Formats: sequence, structure tokens, C-alpha cells
Amino acid sequence: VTHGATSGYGYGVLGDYKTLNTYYYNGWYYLYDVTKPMNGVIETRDANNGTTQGGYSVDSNNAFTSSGQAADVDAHKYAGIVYDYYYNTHNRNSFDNAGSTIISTVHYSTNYNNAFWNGNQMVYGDGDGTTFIALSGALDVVAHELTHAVTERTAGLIYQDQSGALNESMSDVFGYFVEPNDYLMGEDVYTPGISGDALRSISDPTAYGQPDHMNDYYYTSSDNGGVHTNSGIPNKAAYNTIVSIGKTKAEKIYYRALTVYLTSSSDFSDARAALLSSTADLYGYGTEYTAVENAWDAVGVY
Ligand SMILES: O=C(O)[C@H](CCc1ccccc1)CC1(C(=O)N[C@@H](Cc2c[nH]c3ccccc23)C(=O)O)CCCC1
Ligand SMILES: [Ca+2]
Ligand SMILES: [Zn+2]
Repeated sequence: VTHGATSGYGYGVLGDYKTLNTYYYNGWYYLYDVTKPMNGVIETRDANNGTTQGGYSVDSNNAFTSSGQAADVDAHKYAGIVYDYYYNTHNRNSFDNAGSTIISTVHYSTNYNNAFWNGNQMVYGDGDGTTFIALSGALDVVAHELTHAVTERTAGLIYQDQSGALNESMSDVFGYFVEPNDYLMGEDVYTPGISGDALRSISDPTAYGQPDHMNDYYYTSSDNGGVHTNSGIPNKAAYNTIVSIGKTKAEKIYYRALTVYLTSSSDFSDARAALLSSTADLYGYGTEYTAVENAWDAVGVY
């Protein structure tokens, strides 16, 4: 066979073994996944501590087992898991619902304690080893970043003030829906020397300095009007909703609100209305509807 889909394996950022959808071509194995429906492709690249998109992550024997490959392994595996979540749960084919290739670049810059969606692709730093380890090592972070792409292609929530905090919240909330084993964000890659902490918590935003009520909205000019702080308020409302109606119904109303009702300038009150409309569409005006009303009442958003 000259080229084609292959199955490889590797070790992730936390040293865990995982199988990989790779692609063989001309003597090299690529982190290039062509197994998704409707030709959705996932490709992973390596910036080699530079700040370019980098070249394809490749290996000579389809075993991505070196320490330098761990970030590549997780970025690739987790992007595939997030693709599968959106396709299987919401029938969405990639971030644009048109099967666009999902591109990740790892080893971005040096000691880079962050990750981002740059409008075209995901980019992950390695962390400095104290504040963070390689950020693609957390499935909820990967889901957070890819959800920015979904939001951009749907509601288009402007990344400023309340619409920006909603944008942030959607990424944290879908980060939970993809990785529902805790209500924390980023715990797997944050402060390796400290256990049990995280970047944020949707069950208790105040644990990490975020407000969980409109009375404590943080007015600031930094961070696009405090989008990573004020997201605590809609995050808490989402937690309240999840606890009362369950994940399966909650993720349906959130996806419908994001793709049908929310717009670029939606504020918190618009989000309440969007979620209530979505709930009514899907489940009527019964217990689920009341639960969503209560969830937002509790954070002071009407
Ligand atoms: O996607 C996002 O919202 C964040 C993107 C941040 C960014 C934006 C523009 C250019 C570069 C970086 C990245 C994440 C984030 O929430 N970052 C926060 C918290 C944070 C991470 N690393 C930091 C270093 C210093 C200060 C704050 C941070 C932020 O940038 O505020 C999301 C999940 C994990 C990292
Ligand atoms: Ca988590
Ligand atoms: Zn974000």
C-alpha cells in the first residue's frame, strides 16, 4: 500500500497509553485522522517551540511514544473525541457543520502557559511546568477551544463584556459536557504540583475568584471586560440547570440556544431567554422550563 489510513498509538501528557488514527505516506506516519464521517479530517502539527503553524506531527514507526510527542498525541486524540461528541450528540460535522479540517498546533512558543483558538485552528503551549503542563493534555481544554470555533460559526458572540462572558461560558459548559467527570476546567494540566485545584469551577465559580451572581459582576477594561471572570455567572446558571434537569437534556437546550437563538450581541438576559425558548421547544413548559427559570433567578439574571 503506498498510502492510507493506519492505526498507531502513543503516550499522552499524563503518560497514558492511547490508540491514534494516523495516516501512512511515503515512509512516514502522520497525525492525520481520516476516519470521521463526511470526510471530516483532524490534523495535528508541531511548532517545535516556534510561533508558526508548524509542520505535521510525524513518526517513523507509528508509535508516538517519545516525551516530545505527548502533547501531539493528546491534541490529536482529544480533537477526535470532541469531533465525535458534536457529531454523535448534536449531529454537527466539525466546528462549521461542513466537515472542515480541525487543525491543532502544539509546542507553541516556549513555556507558554495558555492555549487559544486563533480563528482558524487550535494552538497549545507547553506550560512552564509549574503553572501548566502541555495544555492539550486536558480534554476539557480541547473542548473549550473547539467550542470557540463552534460559537464563532453559530451565535458569533462578540468577545467583549457580557456577550464575551457568554462566549467563554459556552466553552466552559461544553467542556463539561464533553468531559463530565467533574465540574472543573483545566484540572488535568493546571499546577502539576498541587492536586485538586483547577482554572475554574462551574459548580462553585467563587472557588477561583469568579462571581456567581450578577451582584458581583466584575466591571473591568482588562480581559475584554473580564470575560474569563464574569463567565462565572452563566457558568453557575448552567451548573444549576445540569443538576436539576440532567446532562442529557441540558446539553440539548444549550446546543439549541447556541445555534438557533443566541446572536453576536446577546447579553446574560438574552441567554436566559434563549435557553427558555430552547427548553420550551424541546420539552415544553413543565419542570425543565421551571428549572431553567430557577437556575437564572439564582444568579440574579432575569
Ligand atoms: O480560550 C480561552 O478562553 C483562553 C485563550 C487565552 C488567549 C486569548 C488570546 C490570545 C492568547 C491566549 C485559554 C484558556 C483560558 O481560560 N485562559 C485564561 C486563564 C489563563 C490561562 N493561562 C493564563 C496565564 C495567565 C493569566 C491567565 C491565564 C486566560 O487566558 O485568561 C481556556 C482554557 C484554558 C486556557
Ligand atoms: Ca474538567
Ligand atoms: Zn475561552
